[in-house]
Amino acid sequence: MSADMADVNPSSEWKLKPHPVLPSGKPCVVCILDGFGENKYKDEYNAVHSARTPNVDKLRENAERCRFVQAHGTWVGLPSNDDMGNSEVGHNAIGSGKVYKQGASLVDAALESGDLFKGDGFAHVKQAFEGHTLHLIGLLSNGGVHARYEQLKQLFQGAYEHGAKRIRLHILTDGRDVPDGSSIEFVGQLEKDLEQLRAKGCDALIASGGGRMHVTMDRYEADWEIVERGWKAHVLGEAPHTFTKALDAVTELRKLPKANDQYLEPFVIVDGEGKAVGTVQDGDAVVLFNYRSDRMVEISKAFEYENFSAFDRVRYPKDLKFAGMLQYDGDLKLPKNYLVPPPFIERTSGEYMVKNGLSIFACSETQKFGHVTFFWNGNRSGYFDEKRETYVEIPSDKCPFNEKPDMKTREITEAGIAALKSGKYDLLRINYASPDMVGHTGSLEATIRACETCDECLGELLAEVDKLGGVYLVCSDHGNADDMVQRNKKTGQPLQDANGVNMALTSHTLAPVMVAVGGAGLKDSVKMRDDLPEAGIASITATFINLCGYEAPSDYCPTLIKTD
Ligand SMILES: O=C(O)[C@H](O)COP(=O)(O)O
Ligand SMILES: [Mn+2]
Ligand SMILES: [Mn+2]
Repeated sequence: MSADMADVNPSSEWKLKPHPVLPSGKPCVVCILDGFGENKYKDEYNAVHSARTPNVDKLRENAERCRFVQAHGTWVGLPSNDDMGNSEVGHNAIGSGKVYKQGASLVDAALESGDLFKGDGFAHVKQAFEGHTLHLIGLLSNGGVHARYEQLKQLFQGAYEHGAKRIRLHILTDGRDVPDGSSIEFVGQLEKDLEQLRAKGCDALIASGGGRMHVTMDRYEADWEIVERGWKAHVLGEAPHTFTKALDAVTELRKLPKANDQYLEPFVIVDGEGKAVGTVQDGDAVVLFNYRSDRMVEISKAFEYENFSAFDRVRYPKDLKFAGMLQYDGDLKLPKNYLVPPPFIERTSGEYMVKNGLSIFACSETQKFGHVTFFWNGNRSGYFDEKRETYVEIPSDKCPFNEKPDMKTREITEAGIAALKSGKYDLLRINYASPDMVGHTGSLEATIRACETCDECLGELLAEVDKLGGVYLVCSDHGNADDMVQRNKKTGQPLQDANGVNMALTSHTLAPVMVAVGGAGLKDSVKMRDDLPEAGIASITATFINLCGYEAPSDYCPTLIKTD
């Protein structure tokens, strides 16, 4: 039992009703195996299936206490069921217990209605259209996790129609949410679409770029040098490689040893005299066109804050008209100006629990720390109540994760077990990042190792829960490790490149994910309900609130368990 709960008296709107059957006061662990889906392809290319996972297998075999729920598309607020889930929308859903229309859907709607070009954010950047340049920076991809090409196209066409005369694109190649090598196709398409704009008299060019994991799109301050490389290329026009054409840049840079879209070297596009065609100057407008926040926060700080010390910006353009596609941090109000309002996520499970006197422990390593805190709490940084909450970040490695596939799974487990033993917490949420982060490297062997280490650590964690008479819920937020190869959609057979080598899949999958409950402290009568065939991950919230001994708020998605 945590700190005395008698000293809290939440107002009626926040009061959680005690569960009629399940007691409170037992430590409850929610463990998220990030990117650990249950894929229909159960073959050697499914790392979850191929890995030795005796602990997960034991959970999976107990059909009365283990089921699968959807973690993609409309189940997590994305436009269509062809959209992969991801950690941001997944942890929003699991933390809030509800499905909110997410960035991708909000931007689609704002473009569809034209509201995007009528809002205050666009009016802010429009001030630069006379006599200055509009710079658009973001992920060039149709992966739909951080950005979508169709939206970018409508953005720069709309900007031209609303008066932009000079537009510069600073593109980050993907190869993570979409197949490696697809950058060639996206750059080719972008060049065609900009050519049409130039034919109408708009001076529109690609000005710089680089691979998303090497240039600009760092998150959780894992490696500011990634952002610095982006600043140099996009703002200062400085990079190790210069080209006169973006297609040449991507084609040639992909020929470098070990090159791929995710980690492509930074480049700057120059004119015939070798002068950068699109540096950011005083009075220019800069718009970040990614809608997802985690990998836009650091570059946003570099553009937004006069006082900034994460790296030497060398030159900070004056009178910049800066905006994000969305506001990327609601607490920091960062950026101040944005084109589309973010989802307003309120009354999340964390806020309910601390208001009802429960104590919370949240832990992951850097790469997923923001997911078990910021995204879990509805895109809010900081604590709801620092007396009742403890957030622990284990610093992630900076090397490619396939080189050290255990990542910090063991260290996270140690921290979780220590927190459990302290007896201070009612709810402990822990995210094992490696199935997802190693899955994104495309290395099947490394991802199998990541899954095996997660399983070993999960066994230790759950054994501690049992020792303490506690309860647990094991789940995931979306698929990734469950499919490590690109497949023929009809036959399911691996697709091969020109050399007959299987083409790795680095992205998430559409697979459902497991939800398993248990623990020495869980009443025998608790079973999975069998009347919710279409449940999604947003039902995990009510489920763990029940395990903590409370009824969930009435408007949360329904619990997955029954206690007859
Ligand atoms: O940002 C990334 O790493 C990927 O695009 C999405 O992965 P995540 O949603 O698991 O973070
Ligand atoms: Mn994830
Ligand atoms: Mn991922």
